[in-house]
Amino acid sequence: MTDAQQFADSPSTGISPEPENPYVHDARPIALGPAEPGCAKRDPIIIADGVRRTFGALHAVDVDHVEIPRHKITALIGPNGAGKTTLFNLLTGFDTPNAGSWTFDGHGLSGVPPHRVARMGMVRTFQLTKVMGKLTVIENMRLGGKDQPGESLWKAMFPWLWKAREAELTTTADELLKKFKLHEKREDYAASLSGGQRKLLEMARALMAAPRLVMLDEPMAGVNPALTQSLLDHIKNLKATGTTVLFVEHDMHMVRHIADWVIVMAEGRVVAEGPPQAVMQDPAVIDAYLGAHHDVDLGTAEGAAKLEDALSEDEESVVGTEDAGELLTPNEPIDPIDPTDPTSSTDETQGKP
Ligand SMILES: Nc1ncnc2c1ncn2[C@@H]1O[C@H](COP(=O)(O)OP(=O)(O)OP(=O)(O)O)[C@@H](O)[C@H]1O
Repeated sequence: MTDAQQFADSPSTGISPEPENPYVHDARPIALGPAEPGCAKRDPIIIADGVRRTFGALHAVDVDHVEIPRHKITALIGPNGAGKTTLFNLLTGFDTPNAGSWTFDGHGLSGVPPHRVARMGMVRTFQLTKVMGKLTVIENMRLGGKDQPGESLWKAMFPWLWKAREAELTTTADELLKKFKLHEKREDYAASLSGGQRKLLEMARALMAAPRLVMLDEPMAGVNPALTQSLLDHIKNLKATGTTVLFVEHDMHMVRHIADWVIVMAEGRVVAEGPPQAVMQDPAVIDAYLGAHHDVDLGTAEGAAKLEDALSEDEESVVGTEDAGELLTPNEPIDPIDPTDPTSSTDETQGKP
């Protein structure tokens, strides 16, 4: 039984099983044919063709064809510099490709600016969180909503035009803050949150727009283990409510446990695709992604743990060493961790030089 099934199967009463969640219990194949780079999906939400981005002579992204399956959790993995973040930037309009086209839910997105991409239902978070430190948590949340009043100077002049919308946004924001256990921080400045809490805030803010696709760039980087389970649960809940998730992550534990599908990039290209267990045993992946550590079997928990140990000793390592999410300068104080409070966290990376 997969983790996702376990999550959905656990009955809340213990008396009668809850009805099957169609998003969680969909056992139909994701790909139409064999799992191979660029393979067609049964129900793709994103289809990208010939997407290329060069920086000087460097081909940062060189993707012939890739499809992201709808209602699934897809992990985009690969070594440092593989082009994962650049591909995120291109798909969401934060960067412009040299060539290529892509669609989201059948709508062409080439040349569409990021704010319009978000309005269309495709939102993202960043490797380094982009919350507004000088705004409070609730103000940050309201900024994530569609049609938020501050967007129009004209509307701002007539309070009756925006007060009702602001109240609606505040209600939605409060509900999300409760779910993400950030409600007590509602009036705090975002700058005062720990790195892990900022990641939660960024994810909660992304949900203000009621997206159909959420793209998370390294959601686990710099997050204290006390918050890890909470983040994983939020991601699984997204899928259970029919939201598609695409995430970039180096944390193999997360990839193995929550991804339905894994896409592997190396040197700008898609080099493998498939279900997590199969992909992590694929020699092409082991070779491209793991280099010298190809003696470990990533399909097992022991193999993944061994790999992470090996890579923690390796200056060239790609797993579990990201400083992304490091949000404090070395001299800033580190909050004590309250083990009973899942939101009370400091980042593993905090305080590092
Ligand atoms: N603005 C830029 N200018 C020049 N080179 C860039 C720029 N952005 C990215 N690159 C280069 O493009 C390549 C792909 O970078 P990218 O950040 O997309 O990789 P990644 O797979 O996300 O890596 P990581 O896992 O380290 O975040 C890298 O070699 C990087 O140095």
